[in-house]
Amino acid sequence: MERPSGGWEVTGTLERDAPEYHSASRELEEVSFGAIVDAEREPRLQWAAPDGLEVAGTGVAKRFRASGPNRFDDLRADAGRAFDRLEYDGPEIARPRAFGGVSFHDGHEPAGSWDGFDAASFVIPAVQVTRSDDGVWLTATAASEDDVTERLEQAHARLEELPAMRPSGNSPGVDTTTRSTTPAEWTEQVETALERIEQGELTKVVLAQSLSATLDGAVDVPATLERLRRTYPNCYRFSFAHETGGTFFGTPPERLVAKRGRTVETEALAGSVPRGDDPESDDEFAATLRDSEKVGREHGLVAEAIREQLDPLAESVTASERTIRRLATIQHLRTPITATLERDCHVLEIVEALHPTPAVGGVPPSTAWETIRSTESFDRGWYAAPIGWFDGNGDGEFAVGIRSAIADDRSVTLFAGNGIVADSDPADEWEEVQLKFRPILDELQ
Ligand SMILES: C=C(O[C@@H]1C=C(C(=O)O)C=C[C@H]1O)C(=O)O
Repeated sequence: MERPSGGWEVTGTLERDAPEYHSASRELEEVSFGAIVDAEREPRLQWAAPDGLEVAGTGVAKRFRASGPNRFDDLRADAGRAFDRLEYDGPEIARPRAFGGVSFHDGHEPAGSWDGFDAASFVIPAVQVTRSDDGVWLTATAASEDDVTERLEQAHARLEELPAMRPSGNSPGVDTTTRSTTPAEWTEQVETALERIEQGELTKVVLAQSLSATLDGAVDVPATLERLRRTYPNCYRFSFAHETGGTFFGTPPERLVAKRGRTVETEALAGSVPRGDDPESDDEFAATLRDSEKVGREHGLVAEAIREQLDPLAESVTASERTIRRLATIQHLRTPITATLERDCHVLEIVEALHPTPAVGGVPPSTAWETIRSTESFDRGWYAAPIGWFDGNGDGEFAVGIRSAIADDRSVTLFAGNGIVADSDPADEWEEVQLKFRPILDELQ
């Protein structure tokens, strides 16, 4: 049997290889992705990477769910079977992809505000709209070619009615806020972590907080993401709304991995200072990032762990020079890291190898997780976990789900954390965490 690029050629004797899913694309006029998400029913999602790929997806052609310690293997096996039986007719850029994420920890239970968010959950959308430099494309995926044709036509007719631009709206306004952690509790938590560090059990742990806001009006997630695009243009943007539960959304500055063939791009992003009020103070803050021994050590731990995790899979791993990543309200120390894989593997293998990096977990990972679990008073759910997409070739891209929140009508819970190492000062760490609430909080109030 031959497998020409773009699809299967099925012979009579190999029926088990008959396509189970069909997918096709057609070009679209410009359409507002926020309007698509607004008009369609759950599940619905948005994904945008800083380099320009932007996707809106709705409905389910195929869903993959997994939990427990084998969640990545199970996902890979399931997705492999589905994509092997998927026949696609269309340009590469608009190919069907599976979008979703995993929880921070594999033992996660989808309950409370995380209702609907499994320990791993990905969807090949029934309707996927892709925007890149190559234009806007509508892709439909279904069980038969006839269903695809019908789905394409119906979706095209619906989308044609939608505007090319959607107002990005106003902030809903914040009525009340409730914190998971008071300043006094935070100080105690950081001091407990520092004791463990002093005793040599732990080198670094990222402790986080949540902040729940009750709003004056309902939150419009697509409009909020659109406003965030303007303030944080070089960040990822995502939102996921399943059939039950709220919408998880965010604007992470941090790439976990982008993989194409044997090329892997990742980064260490750790170490945070505010933006200054003027260019001089801005540069002074940046200089403390570069010069602080504590930040350097903390950052080095992250870069080193990433290198070690990639080593077994890679022919070569290269870390570039440290740079400063300047965002509207915060600056980070960043080390870009690239690797060439020994053999082409699935992006989920790399996600599994990397997550959680010590930028969101700690060193050593198991003691860090145990410290997080015994310290934090809220459920991390999908916060700080891999969020992104993969395709039938096992290529894909994942962000780290930080600068994120879970929204439900008039209430939004935001998450933010910071790395604790020897010499950390609880009050300084508190301030840095507050900076990380700002991207979303500023858009709500
Ligand atoms: C944990 C977060 O951010 C991470 C922690 C950082 C730090 O400790 O300096 C910096 C960037 C992120 O890797 C967050 O935003 O919630």
